[in-house]
Amino acid sequence: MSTLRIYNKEFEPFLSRTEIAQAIHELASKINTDFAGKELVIVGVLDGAFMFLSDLMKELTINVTLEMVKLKSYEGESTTGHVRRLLGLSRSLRGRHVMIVEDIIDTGITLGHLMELLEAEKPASVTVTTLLLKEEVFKSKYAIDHFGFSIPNKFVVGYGMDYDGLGRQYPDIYAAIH
Ligand SMILES: O=P(O)(O)OC[C@H]1O[C@H](OP(=O)(O)OP(=O)(O)O)[C@H](O)[C@@H]1O
Ligand SMILES: Nc1nc2[nH]cnc2c(=O)[nH]1
Repeated sequence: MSTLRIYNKEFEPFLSRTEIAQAIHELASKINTDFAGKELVIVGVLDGAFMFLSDLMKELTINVTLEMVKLKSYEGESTTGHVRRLLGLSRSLRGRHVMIVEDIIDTGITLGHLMELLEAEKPASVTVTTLLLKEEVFKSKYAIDHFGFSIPNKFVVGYGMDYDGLGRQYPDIYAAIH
């Protein structure tokens, strides 16, 4: 892995595809055990989660259905503090076991918005799985059930995550050099 330039910003290698695959394998094993004998509705959060969601789902052996929502709150490297819902739920989640799947949880603003949306549906349970968690800055009344990596407060791209729309396609994750 070498450094990456997007617009005028430099990014350095941060997590390799091998490390990511290993973390996903461990997350999937845990989910397969925790939800054995149950049916799970995964709520994937577009756009950023598409790659993680795809790799995670390939390792799930439990019965699982998929629902996608599209939420957006970032411009450049910062949150606007306002979550725009560009695509919402398409069916009822009443009485279902639901798992939110996120690529990254940072301030927790997006999670708070989504949790309120899901709780109104009266599901049987809601759990949260994210590949990356910025524990230093995360502030929320909601708990994260599973995360792949706890990372410092650095802006990251790759593996589904973008910098102003670019960089999502890389199989590894890079961190901004400030
Ligand atoms: O915890 P927070 O500070 O709310 O940040 C987390 C959110 O930021 C990213 O979405 P973004 O708004 O960048 O949209 P995208 O997924 O389409 O890139 C990411 O996919 C999360 O949904
Ligand atoms: N691409 C990207 N999106 C984010 N959303 C919240 N934090 C981040 C981050 O570090 N990188």
